[in-house]
Amino acid sequence: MTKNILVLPGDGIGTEIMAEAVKVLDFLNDKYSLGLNLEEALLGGAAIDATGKALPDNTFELAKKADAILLGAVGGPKWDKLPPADRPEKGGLLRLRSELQLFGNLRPAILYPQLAGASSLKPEVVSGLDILIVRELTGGIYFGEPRGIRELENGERQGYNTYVYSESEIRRIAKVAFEAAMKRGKRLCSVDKANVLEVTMLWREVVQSMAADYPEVELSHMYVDNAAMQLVRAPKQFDVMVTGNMFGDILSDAAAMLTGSIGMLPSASLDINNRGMYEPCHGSAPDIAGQDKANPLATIMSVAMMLRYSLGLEQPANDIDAAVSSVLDQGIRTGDIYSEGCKLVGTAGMGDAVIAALRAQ
Ligand SMILES: NC(=O)C1=CN([C@@H]2O[C@H](COP(=O)(O)OP(=O)(O)OC[C@H]3O[C@@H](n4cnc5c(N)ncnc54)[C@H](O)[C@@H]3O)[C@@H](O)[C@H]2O)C=CC1
Ligand SMILES: CC(C)CC(=O)C(=O)O
Ligand SMILES: [Mg+2]
Repeated sequence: MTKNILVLPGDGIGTEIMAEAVKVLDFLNDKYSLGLNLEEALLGGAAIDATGKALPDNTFELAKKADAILLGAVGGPKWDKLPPADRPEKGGLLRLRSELQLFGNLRPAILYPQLAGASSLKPEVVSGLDILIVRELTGGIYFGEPRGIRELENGERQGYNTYVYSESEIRRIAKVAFEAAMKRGKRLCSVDKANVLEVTMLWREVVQSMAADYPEVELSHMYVDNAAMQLVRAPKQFDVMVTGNMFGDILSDAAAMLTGSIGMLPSASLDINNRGMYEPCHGSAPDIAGQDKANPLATIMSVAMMLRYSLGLEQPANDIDAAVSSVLDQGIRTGDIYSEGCKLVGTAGMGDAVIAALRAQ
């Protein structure tokens, strides 16, 4: 049966990395006759330029109907002066995540052994690293009301956002995390700021109340400031981490560097039925856009997550994992993960190397 995949390249390096991810998906679609129907649409700044809206109606309709969505990245300086709700990030990406109820964001930070030297930490601190960050994606301070910038009586402007989580939102994401922990190392660390913020006092209470349903999982709690420190001090102490939207956003970028580069971190954003959107954890990287420098591996690995989680296609997903490993074995590197003696390639060169490794399987 045909499955519809919506491809949203977005802005900046989004278009470059997506071209490589689509090459990989097209190859596997042909090889295994997967019956995937790929359709491309506009999101973010590119959509604003073409239609005036960061999430055009046509894109939204296609997104609702798609079996899975592949996204590059959105945003860039060109659109930074627009009102917040119209910008590529809020008006495009966050709105899409929210409308599709993609609350469960899985961000695996896995160090490929070949990249131990590319990590900013010593090889012995990171070797064998395999963490799953489970980030709540449709609530918390990124969505809380009221929010805005208001004028005070003294004429000074004041910016404000609201950090809210309801019990059901916390329970929903905690269940994803407990279940992920059951399939992995059975250790779950919930990250909050429950020494200060009432919203995360409730978060901690609700997560703790669910522990009895998962007696095999060893649950711990950690304040976010300590968690950031522990991630760079001794990251292998973590198996699964669960946290809210903003803390997860920040901690996953930090975890990315442990794996060598933000260009190595894929992600899945899932709804309650595992329908999902798949994207690298990084942004549109305006500083390197259009220069054939971006690492497409996070996006290519997001394709593997899509095949596995939303389409149940384990073999082609395994093929991608093996091809990425083979490319790294061959010493092929983009600039962000380059070390001496390796072969430096650009975005397209890395995509071609993955295709060559797939062909060689
Ligand atoms: N999911 C999304 O669409 C996201 C969008 N953004 C947007 O992206 C724009 C830039 O944001 P930044 O804070 O600079 O974050 P960023 O993740 O785009 O870039 C941070 C740094 O990492 C590097 N980098 C990122 N991806 C890379 C890759 N694949 N290969 C090699 N190097 C890579 C960049 O060159 C830059 O030096 C902003 O407009 C921001 O709002 C940021 C994060 C996520
Ligand atoms: C627009 C941002 C909230 C996206 C981001 O930084 C992320 O999801 O990691
Ligand atoms: Mg982020």
